[in-house]
Amino acid sequence: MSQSDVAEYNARRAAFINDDRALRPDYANAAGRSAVEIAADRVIREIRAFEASSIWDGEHQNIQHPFPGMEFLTGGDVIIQTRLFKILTKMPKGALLHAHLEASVNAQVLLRLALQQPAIHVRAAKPINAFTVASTLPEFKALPKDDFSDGAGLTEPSYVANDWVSIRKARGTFDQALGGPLGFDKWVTGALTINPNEAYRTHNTVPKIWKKFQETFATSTPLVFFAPIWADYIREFLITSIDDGISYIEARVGFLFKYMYGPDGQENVPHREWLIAFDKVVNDIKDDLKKQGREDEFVGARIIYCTVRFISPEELEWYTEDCLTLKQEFPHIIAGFDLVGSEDDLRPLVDYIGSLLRFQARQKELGLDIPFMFHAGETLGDGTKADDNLYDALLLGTKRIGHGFSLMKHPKLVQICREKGILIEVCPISNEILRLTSSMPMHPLPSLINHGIPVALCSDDSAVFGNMGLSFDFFQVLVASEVTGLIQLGEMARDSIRYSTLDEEAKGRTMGLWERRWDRFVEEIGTGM
Ligand SMILES: O=c1[nH]cnc2c1ncn2[C@@H]1O[C@H](CO)[C@@H](O)[C@H]1O
Repeated sequence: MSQSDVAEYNARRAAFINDDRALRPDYANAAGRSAVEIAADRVIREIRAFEASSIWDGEHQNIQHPFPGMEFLTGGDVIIQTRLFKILTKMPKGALLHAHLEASVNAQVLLRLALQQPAIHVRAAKPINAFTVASTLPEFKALPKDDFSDGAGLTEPSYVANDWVSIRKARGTFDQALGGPLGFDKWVTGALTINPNEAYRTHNTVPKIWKKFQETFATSTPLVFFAPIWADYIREFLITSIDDGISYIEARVGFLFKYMYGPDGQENVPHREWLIAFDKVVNDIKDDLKKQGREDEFVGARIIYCTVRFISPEELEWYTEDCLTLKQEFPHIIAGFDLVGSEDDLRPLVDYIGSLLRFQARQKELGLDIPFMFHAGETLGDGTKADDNLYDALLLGTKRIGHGFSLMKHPKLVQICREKGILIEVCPISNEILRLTSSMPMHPLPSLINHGIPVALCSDDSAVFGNMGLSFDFFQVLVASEVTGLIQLGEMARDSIRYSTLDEEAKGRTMGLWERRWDRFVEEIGTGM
């Protein structure tokens, strides 16, 4: 073959690759790219390549076969040693669009908040000892003052199964043989989180890990939905997020229980009070940031109203009416509506069509707009009820899709999402820990990006998975593809703002603030951050 034949082939090859990549947001928007941004992207690629061999190919204690994008619960200790991760912690992330509020605060921190509350009590279905500690869950509850109880500790010989003990007493008396108070902390935080042994060995399938996942909510719910903890909890979540470079949040909140526990230990705090507390925390944080000259870092937080897919269609009507009432009183807080829970196990969206259509008609009647933001296709299924939820989510006009893990199996739906601009809230670490993918290189995210579908990266349940903020999710995505670079991460951050429910004015302002932070960030990378 002549040299010109090879040169001609190579030119066709380059054009071919370019055509393929042209759909990606990082290519499609190339015109507006600054030289500084392009240089920073190159620096990040160099660091990534260097660390792929210097760190990920190296030996690590207790970590067999490390690789970039490996299982998060095993690889986390390596991730935090990388320069790439340190850089990503400083990245302005844009908006966090998919996070379950009640699973968003580090387990140790939640435990600390609970220990400050004399009303919080704990019990166990069996006395706790070396044989039962691993398989018995703590159950928490806020009690009224008259019922406060300081009887035998959970590990003491006289403990009677299912007797309530104040949390402080339970911790203080926890058997030294089980680690004493620190052993208590370990027991509780173990019940609030998923550990690598569970995710990758004992519960290494979607149904098995969901069982453990549900248990974490059973343990945390009585603590989080206790009014004296609620406000502090929200505050912790927002501060951690802001410190990680997140400037706006649409948090999913479960309104399944009609009341949370009040300071008097009675279940008597209605939904509107939850929102009043949420609003106050958001405003307090904004005031604090302003005093520190940091007001540009945070524009606010709103709530996506959620209930769970095990309720009946009739029960759903109570929740949709409740959501309408809350939207009327707090239009600035209610951002959307969703139904949560395991799609593989629970009712499909199609079961609720009557109630959901009625909800839309009622919004019209009342002049309200509460977009659907449905979880759909969070499954390995192909043609199962969970996979079919994608059809209903789109037919119902969902504004965004939570997870959409199975979306790529549906060419028509891919086309609709691209053409109509329906963003997929992709939760990479959640999908891996909940066993939809064994590691990031197997995740469909690059397919979504390559097909030009808008995507925002999200943390989902950071308290359970340990992926606080968004830096870990951005990291996993960045190291698992040769094509995806810093510029694409920036595009996902832009999309998170673009597809938020902020009104046009607020969106423009938020985007402007983000672009300024992004300019500073890419400049710092270029000058060797
Ligand atoms: O990734 C998820 N998919 C579906 N449901 C979820 C996910 N993460 C949390 N929840 C559900 O949300 C409720 C707490 O708000 C819990 O019921 C939990 O099962």
